[in-house]
Amino acid sequence: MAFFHQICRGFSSSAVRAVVIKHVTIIGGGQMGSGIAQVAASTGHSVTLVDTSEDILKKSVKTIEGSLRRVVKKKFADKPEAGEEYVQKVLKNVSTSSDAGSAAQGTDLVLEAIVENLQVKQDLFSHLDKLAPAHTIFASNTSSLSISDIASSTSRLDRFGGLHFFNPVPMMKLVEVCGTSATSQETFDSLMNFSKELGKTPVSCKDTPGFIVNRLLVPYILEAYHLHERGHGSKEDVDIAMKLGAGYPMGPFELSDYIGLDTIKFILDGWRVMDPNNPSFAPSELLNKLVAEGKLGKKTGEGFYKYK
Ligand SMILES: CC(=O)CC(=O)SCCNC(=O)CCNC(=O)[C@H](O)C(C)(C)COP(=O)(O)OP(=O)(O)OC[C@H]1O[C@@H](n2cnc3c(N)ncnc32)[C@H](O)[C@@H]1OP(=O)(O)O
Ligand SMILES: NC(=O)C1=CN([C@@H]2O[C@H](COP(=O)(O)OP(=O)(O)OC[C@H]3O[C@@H](n4cnc5c(N)ncnc54)[C@H](O)[C@@H]3O)[C@@H](O)[C@H]2O)C=CC1
Repeated sequence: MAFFHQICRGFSSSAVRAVVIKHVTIIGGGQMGSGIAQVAASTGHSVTLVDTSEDILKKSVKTIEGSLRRVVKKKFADKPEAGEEYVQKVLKNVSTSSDAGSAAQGTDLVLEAIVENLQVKQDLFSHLDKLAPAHTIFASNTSSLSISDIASSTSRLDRFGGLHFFNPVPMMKLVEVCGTSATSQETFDSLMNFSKELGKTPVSCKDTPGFIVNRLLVPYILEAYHLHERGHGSKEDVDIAMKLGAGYPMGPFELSDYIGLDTIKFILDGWRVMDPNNPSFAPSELLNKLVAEGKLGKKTGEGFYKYK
């Protein structure tokens, strides 16, 4: 198996030795970045969480604290004091910064979870590539973009991979680990080991749109929008049907609000440019309207449903 990866990925002369990831810099303190920071800090990693402003970062830390309290309510049900101690201990592992460049300077892994836009991700990594130490691995949590395209903005193609988590990160056990044709075996192994250290189950993916889960999940979600737009089922009935008839924990409209409608639109718009005639990526007027109105789902208080 190891030999197979070596053939597939090749080795560049700048290949590094497998990195033991102790310090992680996470760029983007939204839903995903704060969840990943929480899990990394809970498993003993030292984390720097970066976003564009101190106000956003304060909100991110509040989210982490709230989520940790949900975890300890169950984990320490009979020992609330030990639970509180645990929350404070984990929070001590998280520091914040609004300066990505300085945060990248003493870190083993830079993982981005910012907006799903290729140019913005490339600009970020191109900037950090000049500042991060040589051994630092770069990874993207992208839902739909090509890891090779993002990595092309840097000079560390062998130390670049995909590390795709699922929402809500503290609950979802899967991580998709993606190596490109240029990712070194050492980098791939480091990302697999890191995922396991976080208590997740990693699977290996090719650098193809949506990796495994989203390539299957997003067309299913879009099919639900089209079914509803044709007048063949209310949102509520579609959601109930898929929960009770197919055993899904959330129906497609609830799940869309949970993921974020802007993220789903970014994914579909990007894939349509790549493959314009594929009916699996056909536009949804309803989705476009909600996004244009700023109704992005749970995070804005309204999407397909209202949360206020
Ligand atoms: C877009 C992409 O690129 C990829 C993606 O992420 S696709 C999306 C993948 N995610 C999914 O498919 C999620 C599907 N939904 C689910 O699995 C479940 O509904 C769920 C895990 C989110 C919630 O579980 P649930 O039993 O339905 O509801 P809920 O009662 O809210 O939660 C149960 C418990 O889970 C835990 N929990 C849920 N969310 C949590 C969070 N964010 N942090 C900590 N604990 C949490 C808590 O212990 C919670 O109990 P309390 O409410 O008492 O605190
Ligand atoms: N929402 C989901 O269910 C999932 C999303 N993803 C991917 O993770 C990434 C983030 O998604 P979410 O957390 O949902 O988005 P979000 O909108 O909740 O958070 C994004 C955060 O990034 C910050 N940001 C934007 N540009 C930045 C920059 N240049 N530097 C620093 N911070 C910046 C924003 O201020 C915001 O706080 C996207 O690529 C998305 O496709 C992956 C798995 C699941």
